[in-house]
Amino acid sequence: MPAPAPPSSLPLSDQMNGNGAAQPKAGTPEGVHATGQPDTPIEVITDLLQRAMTGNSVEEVKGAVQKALAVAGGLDPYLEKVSSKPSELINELITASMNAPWSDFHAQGKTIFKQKKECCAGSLEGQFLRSLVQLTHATSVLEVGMFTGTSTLAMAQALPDFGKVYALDIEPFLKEFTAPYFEKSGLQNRIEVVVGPANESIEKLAQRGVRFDIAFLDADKSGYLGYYKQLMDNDLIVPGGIVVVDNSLMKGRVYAPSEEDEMADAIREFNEYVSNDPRVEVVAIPLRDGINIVTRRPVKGDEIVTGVGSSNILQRFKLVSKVALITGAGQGIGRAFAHALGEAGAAVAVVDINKGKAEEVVAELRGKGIRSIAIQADVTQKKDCKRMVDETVAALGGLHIAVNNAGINRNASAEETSEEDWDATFSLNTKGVFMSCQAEGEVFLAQKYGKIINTASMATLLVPHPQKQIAYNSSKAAVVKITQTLACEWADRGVNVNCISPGIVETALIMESPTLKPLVSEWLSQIPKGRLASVADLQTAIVYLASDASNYMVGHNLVIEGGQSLW
Ligand SMILES: C[S@@+](CC[C@H](N)C(=O)[O-])C[C@H]1O[C@@H](n2cnc3c(N)ncnc32)[C@H](O)[C@@H]1O
Repeated sequence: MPAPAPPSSLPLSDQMNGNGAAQPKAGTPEGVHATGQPDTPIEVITDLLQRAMTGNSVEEVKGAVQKALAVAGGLDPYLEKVSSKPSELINELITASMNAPWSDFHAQGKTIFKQKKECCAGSLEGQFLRSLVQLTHATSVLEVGMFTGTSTLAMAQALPDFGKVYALDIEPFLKEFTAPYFEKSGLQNRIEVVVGPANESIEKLAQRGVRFDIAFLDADKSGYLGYYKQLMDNDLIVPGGIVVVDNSLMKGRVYAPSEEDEMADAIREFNEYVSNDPRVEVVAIPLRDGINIVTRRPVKGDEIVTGVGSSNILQRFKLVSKVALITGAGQGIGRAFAHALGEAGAAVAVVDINKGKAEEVVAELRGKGIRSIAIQADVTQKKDCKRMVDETVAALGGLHIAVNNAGINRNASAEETSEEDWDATFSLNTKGVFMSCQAEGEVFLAQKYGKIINTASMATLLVPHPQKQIAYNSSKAAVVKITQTLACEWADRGVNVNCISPGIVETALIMESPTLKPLVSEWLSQIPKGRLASVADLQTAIVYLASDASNYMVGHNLVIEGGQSLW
């Protein structure tokens, strides 16, 4: 790859105008904004240095250089100051990396190469990588070149529990060095250190079927192109995944070479290759020693190729700018639904007969940045059903999703079920659901858009036993018929009505009940999955039913019961 043209051989002062001021576009030296006004710290430094070169007195030159020094020298400390700080453990690891006797380690044969403390990316870059993991919702990260693992830890912190950073390094000693820190972090299950030449380690991981949301290239610079091709040509980066390239500026030597420089040549060749790779888009960011972010270019084709409306499959589940209302959301399943819909982007009205409980859930949601309000409502009362809808629309600006989840279960055998139990159960589980649907339907039909999800039960498919609950079973069976009937009446008017039927959910109601808790072992023997449902098991289903991903689903009873209804 040819090196860029060397800087002009004219004396610097001859390349500028007489008074040293930045010139308009045609004569603007590189680094000065087209308006002629320096616009970024680097442009300001360039401008000041140009002034210094043409200064008429020592004071003038010194003054310009001092200002340039202040802008240049203050940049990284300021970026660190206003960025989030690393954890104490990462700080400890950075200090250990800085103070370790790397030359001695090499002399003692502990390391293959003479490692340098400067290899450690540091806290700002660690925070950048951590933010990338968060932004991309990555679950699988490749780090090519781990060194002392500060970036490894920063990225692991942002992963979910089942996520993994595969940290590659050629030095077996570095695995030993990092081990106590990874252990102390409690995140060792999210980190797999693979020792060996990176190309071989990538191959081994690929053979195991491992793929990456993020690949961070930070090992030998001459190897970058090989690693990049290995990852891209073998589809080891998942759709929507990114390649992050460290040291893409190589201390400025990629564009301002001064001498023979293999590393800068390698990075320059790499940057050229990637910026001309038709498969990808790349942005070069002058953070620290330069970080490039490489993403795949969108493809052309029909909606199956491009994704419906150019959205990827996961974007189709997003609920951003939607408003959801959930009844019985003060605890248990309803609370889990509120979090699920909020995390998917919806604003949430938490409706419960108990205002205090609704407010507690709202506090949790707001802690996560989810716009939400608490509404007290008794959905056995028609006026409350109307009011909860009106209050939601007034406070949150609309209504698009309604989950009618409030319900009760009074266990009693058929012969012992009182009229009062029967009426109370039907009043809430059946009439309450219907009246809620009616109130919500008024808004939905008018705007020709809405998603209603009613909570039914596995009891609509079988008679749960040994517990006796005739009123509950019957009331929930009616919920399915209400759902199917409304679904058919409203399907061609933009409103989808479906229901969800959980199996036996492990809630405090069961686990703290002296009559129900003893039944758990018998229930477990009836469930192919071998465990009760958790409220979290239901969360993804509610997002599917609430989103446009389920637009063609009409009057469906989505059963989530670990297989219990099949046995
Ligand atoms: C710049 S340091 C990595 C810094 C680290 N990513 C961080 O954020 O602190 C480069 C590391 O790459 C490792 N390395 C160099 N050549 C390698 C190769 N061929 N395969 C695997 N690792 C290599 C070195 O041992 C060194 O630890």
